[in-house]
Amino acid sequence: MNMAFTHACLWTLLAFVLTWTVFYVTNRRKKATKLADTVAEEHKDSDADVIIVGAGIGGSALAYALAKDGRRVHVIERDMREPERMMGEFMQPGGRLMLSKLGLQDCLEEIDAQKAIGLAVYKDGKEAVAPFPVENNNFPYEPTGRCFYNGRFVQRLRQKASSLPNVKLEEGTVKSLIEEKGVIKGVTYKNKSGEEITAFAPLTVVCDGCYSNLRRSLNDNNAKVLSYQVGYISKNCRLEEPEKLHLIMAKPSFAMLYQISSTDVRCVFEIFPDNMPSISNGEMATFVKNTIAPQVPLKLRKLFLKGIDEGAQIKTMPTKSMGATLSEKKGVILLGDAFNMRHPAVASGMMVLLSDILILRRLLKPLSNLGDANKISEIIKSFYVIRKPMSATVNTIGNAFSQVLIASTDEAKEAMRQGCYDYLSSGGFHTSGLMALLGGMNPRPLSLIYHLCLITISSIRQLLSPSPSPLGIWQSLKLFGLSIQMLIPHLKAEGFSQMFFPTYAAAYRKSYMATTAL
Ligand SMILES: Cc1cc2nc3c(=O)[nH]c(=O)nc-3n(C[C@H](O)[C@H](O)[C@H](O)COP(=O)(O)OP(=O)(O)OC[C@H]3O[C@@H](n4cnc5c(N)ncnc54)[C@H](O)[C@@H]3O)c2cc1C
Repeated sequence: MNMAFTHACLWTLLAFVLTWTVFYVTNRRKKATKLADTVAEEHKDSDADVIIVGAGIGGSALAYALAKDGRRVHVIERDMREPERMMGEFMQPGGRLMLSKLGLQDCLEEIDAQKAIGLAVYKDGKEAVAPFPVENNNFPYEPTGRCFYNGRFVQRLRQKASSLPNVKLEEGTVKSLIEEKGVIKGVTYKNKSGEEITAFAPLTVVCDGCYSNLRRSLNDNNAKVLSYQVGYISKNCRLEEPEKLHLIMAKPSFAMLYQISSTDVRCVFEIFPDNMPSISNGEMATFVKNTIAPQVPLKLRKLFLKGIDEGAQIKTMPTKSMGATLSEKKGVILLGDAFNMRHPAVASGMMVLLSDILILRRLLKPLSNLGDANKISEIIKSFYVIRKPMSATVNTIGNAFSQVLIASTDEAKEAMRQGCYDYLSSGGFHTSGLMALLGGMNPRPLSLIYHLCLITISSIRQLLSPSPSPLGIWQSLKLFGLSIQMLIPHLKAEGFSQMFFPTYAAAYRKSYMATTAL
């Protein structure tokens, strides 16, 4: 009797567990199907697979790349007029390679862009030439850069993107992102007629530039203002050597001249916030004439002063630095200056951005739809690692180079500055190695460390020659400390392992820089 009762209880329990399991599994499946239906329904309702905020360099290039892969892209740009700004005027050879891989190389045509074969560097009355290496077997593209009016290039990119039928490029200002339970579902924007509109898409890309308002709702990353670039254009003139960017190691920092079109020359220099003459009351023009111009070599000075003498408009732009940080939010990607910035002394922001677009495009390509927010989050994490060889190399060199260019009364710092000039002017392997790094032709973090170490060693050798004195030894130790200070915090921020694992750099080159890739 007892046995029979126990059996009955066990069977009842088993039947209960089985029934509950079947009920639970069926219910979960129903819920999942319902959720998938809702997501599909929501995305069916949206006209686009991707919303891109901002049709600057990044937004326009990304729209073209994704639309070429069959995505329906809605780009919202607050001002469709040709931008008139003093940034993004030089495309490195590496950036031109990226453009060609995206099928956008013709955007550098018909804008009167000027070919650049390298740098002419001036310091204390001396001049050195540092060309981009011509014989670099690893770089599968013509090793020259291009200088141009940024606005003309942006308009070409916008035209190219909107020439595709699946790109809707609309004028409007995005006010906010629409978020539900940590997932970005779309944006609210004001169109040209002032109507407030909501637009939905499975993926939103925020590419609203260095003054990004939307970044704040995605992460708490803050840009640090490092200095200001002050510039103007000398019109109707040509440099004696228009195919070189002329870099002057001056005080308080560097000055530059380059042929921005066949008839115009950009003149620009760096200045710091504690010493900013006012533009409006004419102090800046006087500062250019009395302080910067006398440091410009005679052969360039007339052109440098031409713009000022003719009353050219003087502009200032803050130079900023901001490490890349991932957002916790799903369904959204930050890109371009809204995501990552470095000092523009190395003129490489557009190159890093185009490289990022190539990587993202490749990672997103296999997805039949972009509605799986978890999958997109995984892709963003891979993107963050794959981009490192290019982004971390450029960010680190940008940081180091900008600090080296600042004049100082400190002997150790000045020795480093001289060491950098000597290294660039020494010719051969030193010059070509450093120029390949600056030009994005060899984005290898190890190569960057190698060259920075050599610059430090040769600067120390100078401090210790002809024979080591106690002061020389002390300055050398200081210089060594300076280079560590310049590098380590930056390398730490970029991530040692991601930067220096040799296979990452090799994989990057193979996938994104080889002749046959993509
Ligand atoms: C002084 C300076 C000089 C530089 N020089 C160089 C150089 O020579 N070479 C180089 O490679 N890089 C250079 N850079 C960096 C380069 O310019 C940037 O990396 C690049 O322009 C970033 O592109 P982006 O698409 O992120 O932003 P942008 O090209 O600025 O595009 C952002 C777009 O978003 C739009 N937008 C903003 N907010 C909204 C909104 N709410 N709704 C809708 N649209 C919006 C804007 O109107 C704009 O069109 C320089 C930077 C500075 C500061």
